[in-house]
Amino acid sequence: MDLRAEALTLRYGIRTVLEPTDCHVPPGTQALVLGRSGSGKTTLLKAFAGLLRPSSGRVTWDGQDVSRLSAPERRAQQASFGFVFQTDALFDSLTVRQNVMQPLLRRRVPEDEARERTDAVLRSVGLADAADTLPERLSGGMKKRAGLARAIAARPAVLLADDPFAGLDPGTARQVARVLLEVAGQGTLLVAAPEAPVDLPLPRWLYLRSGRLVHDGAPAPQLESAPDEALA
Ligand SMILES: Nc1ncnc2c1ncn2[C@@H]1O[C@H](COP(=O)(O)OP(=O)(O)OP(=O)(O)O)[C@@H](O)[C@H]1O
Repeated sequence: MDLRAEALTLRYGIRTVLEPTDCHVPPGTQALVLGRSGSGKTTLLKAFAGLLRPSSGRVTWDGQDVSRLSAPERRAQQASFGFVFQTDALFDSLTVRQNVMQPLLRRRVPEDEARERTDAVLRSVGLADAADTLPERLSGGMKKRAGLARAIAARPAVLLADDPFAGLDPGTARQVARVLLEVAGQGTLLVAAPEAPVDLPLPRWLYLRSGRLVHDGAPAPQLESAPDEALA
């Protein structure tokens, strides 16, 4: 899917959390969305996924203005997105396998195939042994990987991962990075993080500073050490 933000602005009350932003994310893009806490990374990802309504400007999916789609049209198109949220969005009453299978069954994937795909994805994130476990028994890192498995099992055309490395030990972070890269081979990947993750060297950086997209291009490590005023 081709994503575009055109003069996209997000406000909460009188507070502007995303200044007018133009950004084109063609299919197959692999990019990091970087910036300090509160700089607007989650806001930008959610707006791209049609989860937040722009205060002004617009987001387009394959050229269609998302705000002009009917609710059923928008939901149908949102099936192309996988979202790994910062806080895990697992259902407590379902096992890990059931959690991962559920979006597949909702998409009418036959049960046998859904189970096969689920078990393959759980193996790839290192959770094969936890398939029958309830989320409350998982560690934070395992929950994160289960959330990732749930997002990628449906093979989304666009995978949006919000700070997927937060709270992970280096080994688990490497494993999550490897899975994200594998998945990205087939589609668009946008990964938000407070600093560039060493294990995920993506070719494009979108760098946000206080709600402003101050850099959209090749990796620019100098941004991470630049004081705020140098970029204002
Ligand atoms: N529902 C809301 N109501 C009011 N302000 C909000 C809301 N959601 C986010 N914000 C504000 O918008 C700004 C950007 O938030 P956002 O979550 O996009 O930042 P972020 O870069 O993802 O931060 P972090 O790395 O801490 O997750 C923050 O100042 C936040 O307080």
